[in-house]
Order: sequence, then C-alpha cells, then structure tokens
Amino acid sequence: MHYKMYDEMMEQPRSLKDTMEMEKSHMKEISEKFQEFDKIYLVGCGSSLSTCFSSKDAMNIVSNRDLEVFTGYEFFYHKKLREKNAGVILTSQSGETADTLAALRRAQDEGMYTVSIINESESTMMQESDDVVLTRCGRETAILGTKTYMTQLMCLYQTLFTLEDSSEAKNVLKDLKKIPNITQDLLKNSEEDNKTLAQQYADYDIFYCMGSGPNYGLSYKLAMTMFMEGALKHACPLYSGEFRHGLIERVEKNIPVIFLDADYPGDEFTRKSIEFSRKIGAKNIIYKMQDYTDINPLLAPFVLVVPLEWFIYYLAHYNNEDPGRTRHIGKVRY
Ligand SMILES: O=P(O)(O)OC[C@H]1O[C@](O)(CO)[C@@H](O)[C@@H]1O
Repeated sequence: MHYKMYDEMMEQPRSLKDTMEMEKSHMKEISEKFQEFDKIYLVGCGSSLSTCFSSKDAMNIVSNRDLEVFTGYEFFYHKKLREKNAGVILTSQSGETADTLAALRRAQDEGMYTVSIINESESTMMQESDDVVLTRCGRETAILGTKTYMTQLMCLYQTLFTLEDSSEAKNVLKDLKKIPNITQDLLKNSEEDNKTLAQQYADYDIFYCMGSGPNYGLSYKLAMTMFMEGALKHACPLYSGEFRHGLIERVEKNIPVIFLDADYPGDEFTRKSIEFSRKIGAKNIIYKMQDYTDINPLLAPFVLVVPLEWFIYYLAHYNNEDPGRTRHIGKVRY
C-alpha cells in the first residue's frame, strides 16, 4: 500500500524551503505594497480558504489590522465591498478554481490590487493577477492538499506578519523558519501512533473537529477536505467556543470529537468541551501542539496538520480508499 499522497507529504519540507528561498524577497515587496491598504481581503476555497482563516485568526491575536476572509463566490456576490484602499490576497493551488477566479475578476473590476498565491505557473490566475507568489511544490494530485496547503499557509504568514512591526510578529517570523525541519521530524515521528489510531477509528462515520484561534482554520480544513475529500467520512468543523451552542446537544457516547489545542486564550473552551465530552463518554481525540514542539503557538496549524495527515491517510487506507483521489470535485483535474 503506497498512495501518491505519501510522496506528496514527503515533499512538504522541500516545498517549504524552495518557496521561501525563491519568494522571500518578493513577499517582502508585497508586504510593503500592502502597507498602503487599510483593508485586506483574503479569499480562497476549501483547503485554500482554510489557510485564510488560520492567517486571519493568527494575525488577530497580534495586530489591529482590518482583515476579512471570504470564500470565492461570497466575495463575488458581496454588494458592499470596501474597494477604496483595499488589497486582496487570493489563494488557490490550481489557480483555476472558478469561484476564486470570479472573485479575482470582481476585485479587479472594483479597481482593487490583487495578489494570488498559487502553485501552477501556467494557470489563469497567474496571468490575470496583478502580482503572484508562486509556491514551488511541483504538481499536487492529492485532492485534499498537503504540500500546497502548508506552503500557501507559510506564504500568507510571511506576507502578513511582515506587515507588523512588533516583537510578537517578529517572533512568529523567526519560528516560521523552523517549520521545514519540524515538518521533516513530524513526518518521521508521528506516523506510527496515527496509523494505530486510524485503525481504531476505521469504522466510525462522523467526526467533529474543533479548535480556537488559528486552529479553527485547521479544523475547517480537517473536516472539509481531509475527512470529507480524503477519507470520505462525514465531518463538521467548529470554533471551540461554539461547542456549547450546538454540539453539546449531539455529543454522546462513542461519538469521535477531535480537539486541536495550542493553549490559546480561546482554548479555555476547548478544555471545557474536552471535559464535558469525556464525562459523557464521547471518543475524545486530542492533538495538542505542545506535545510536538515548543515554537510560537500561533504556528500550531503547521505542526498539527502533519499527524492529522497521517491519521487521514491511514483512515482512508483502512477503508480501502485512496486518500488522494477525487470523485466529483469540479476543478481542473490533473
Ligand atoms: O486551491 P484550489 O486549487 O483553488 O482549490 C480549491 C479546492 O481545494 C480543495 O479544498 C482541495 O483540493 C477543494 O475543496 C477545492 O475545490
């Protein structure tokens, strides 16, 4: 058993290093340009939307900047976009997703400056954006997104945190440089445990995924692309604080709930939910960033995604599915 996703996961450290090496000074120029905007829109779909959520929620912890996240068509149909003094960063690994392309064209119609973070140099978004950060991942076939997810997230963090002149932001950028090596270690060290875990959960059909701050974006990716597209399981993402406004009524004995924890202020609610679910007999699966590394907690999505990739990879495998294949997704197929 060896699926293409395996090779693509292994290419994550190299993709991160190559992209940083080739795009770092370009991203600095983009940050300088974005200093002139007092509103920044982040737009993407699926996995590429999740990187926007994580970056915005991480920035919200250290900055007062006005950032807003949209999925492609919500941006496209939004009546009241603030076009004056606004810049748009669009994320798309393919550079062809119809929704994101529509958002790009709408932004340009409104006279907004557009930068796309994409992985395909021949794509339409490459040609039509005002500027492009090209992630150097090589082609990605696994539909749920591994190396393009991480690399795109790195580019967003690098560009956005460079906007801030604070020690907190500098600390994030300093630790961001450690991510390629940490990823390398995690690929080695987190496989076995998550393989075993996946075997235990192979027959479960629904997974709730929750996190606070930047981990919400990862819980979104986990549910929407990793579980639903990769492992073909039902899943639902939520902010930890939302647990007691809905899931609290559905969590019951033997229901699997995945908690992402990085010790953020909002993880107060992650912990309360863990305790509640434990008492009720739910199957708590806890991924805590500090169990893996002690870098800046705002980088938790980079760290926690690797063990989760293994979990999903083997979950699909134990259900006789290829975690990288797609059934219905209507974007450019490779
Ligand atoms: O990043 P792209 O190429 O715009 O693709 C968006 C797509 O990403 C995915 O999350 C995973 O490929 C799909 O849900 C969605 O169609």
